[in-house]
Amino acid sequence: MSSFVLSLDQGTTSSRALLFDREGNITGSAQQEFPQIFPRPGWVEHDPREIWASQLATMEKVLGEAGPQEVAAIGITNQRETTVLWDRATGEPIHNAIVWQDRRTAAMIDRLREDGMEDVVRSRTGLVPDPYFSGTKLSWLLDHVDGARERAERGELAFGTVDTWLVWNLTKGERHITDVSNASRTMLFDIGKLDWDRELLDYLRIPSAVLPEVVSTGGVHAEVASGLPGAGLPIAALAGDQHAALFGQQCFEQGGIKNTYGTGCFMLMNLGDQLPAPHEKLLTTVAWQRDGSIRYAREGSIFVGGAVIQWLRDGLGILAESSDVLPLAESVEDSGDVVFVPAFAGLGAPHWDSRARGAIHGITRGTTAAHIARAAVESIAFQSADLFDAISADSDSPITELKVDGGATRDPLLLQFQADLLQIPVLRPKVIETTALGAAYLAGLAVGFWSSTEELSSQQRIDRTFEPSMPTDRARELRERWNEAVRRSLDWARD
Ligand SMILES: Nc1ncnc2c1ncn2[C@@H]1O[C@H](COP(=O)(O)OP(=O)(O)O)[C@@H](O)[C@H]1O
Ligand SMILES: O=P(O)(O)OC[C@H](O)CO
Repeated sequence: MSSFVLSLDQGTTSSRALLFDREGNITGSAQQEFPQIFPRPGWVEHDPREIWASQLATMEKVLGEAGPQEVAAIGITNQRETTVLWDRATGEPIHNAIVWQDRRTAAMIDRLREDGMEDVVRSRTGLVPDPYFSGTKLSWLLDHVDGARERAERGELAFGTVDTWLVWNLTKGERHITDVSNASRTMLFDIGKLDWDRELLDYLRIPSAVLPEVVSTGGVHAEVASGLPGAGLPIAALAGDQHAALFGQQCFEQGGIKNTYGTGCFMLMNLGDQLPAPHEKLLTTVAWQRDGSIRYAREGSIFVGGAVIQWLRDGLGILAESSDVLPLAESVEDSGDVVFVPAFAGLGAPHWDSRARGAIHGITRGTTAAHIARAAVESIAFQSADLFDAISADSDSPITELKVDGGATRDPLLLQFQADLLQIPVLRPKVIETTALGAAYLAGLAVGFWSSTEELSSQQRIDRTFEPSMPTDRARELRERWNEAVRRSLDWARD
């Protein structure tokens, strides 16, 4: 009998492979960062070959240690919206992947609004029109790569989000599929009908021939091709990373809510099995489809979360390692009234301003790197508090605690400040790799490694609860200051 489920977690900054045992413990892992490409201000790309190579290397390492015969199934979870277009004959990408944070299609979104398509986007896809999603990125590739549109019409090219790209490579081109959670993020998918939307495809001039087949989130849809590590293993789940994290946090029922602090921050609340009406400021998305049933979620998305810490390290050069942010930020008592709005890629929910840009407010002669580091950490919590307010207002019952996960939740200062701003407890689980855990759960349930979600409930283990300790008035004052800083950062970029 197999002992493990393997998760492949393809994130914005790194690829990871993690093995989970029956109790949901991590028993093996490998991680590889890969380069971020910033060709112009506001543009963000990845080399799809590096995505695949790094994912393959981590998978090979983990399977080398455990032995593939010990693995029941593979679950894939991935950064969403990132858009890859490749040649079906050679499997070679025709351009770098355009990453979810990329803003190059802002003018296309303006045009879409002027053309009266906003309501179509909102009502069919559940999304707020924004360059964030794959639709305009794919259209841009078809317009800007020589001959791409004609080749796409002839059926020579394949489009995919990162799940699709990984499955294509894992099956050596046998399977061209995506799941409903990833499809929900393309701005081309009708989340009520669970099918591609003809009107949006026509509007963006996207030929159907490039599209993958849409499958459920949990279910055996492919197997690893021979000659690859883990050959023959079933690929039993595909899920967008935030959807997987919601599942990994065991938010199986309506009202379940979590916030993941990775490169960006994403707060999702389970809305149950009925298609909800669109929301003005938040996204509506398919959470997952499994066992013949569907769940929807409301989502608030922040484009720069943990990425602001990476920017302190790689852009500003004031940290050697991400973890150095804690001692630096803790070396001062507060941010010295410095407020950092990290709108490097515009602002997502609830502002939706693709022309907002980053700003550090309140710098004086006495400001040090430590104040800026502290303000950067705080900015992650301020943005998440804005999401929390929007999601709470949409919730039937008061939200009394927040489950959190993701790489940046290693930082206790961040989580304490989060609890202070929200004035509710913040719960960090023992396994902060909840995205990978969720993909493992989805895949393990699909192959009978676990029998039901009830069996998983004993696996919820809290590492630490952060209780609010700041006076309510102070929290309110800080949030007002933050709102003022955001206001001053809006509508900055010029085309
Ligand atoms: N000790 C730390 N303190 C604060 N942030 C951290 C720490 N370690 C990692 N991070 C941040 O967490 C993010 C990575 O989290 P992860 O969940 O791996 O993201 P992704 O899946 O988007 O690649 C990075 O942006 C990094 O800056
Ligand atoms: O790479 P992450 O974990 O920050 O997730 C990226 C999101 O899926 C983008 O929507």
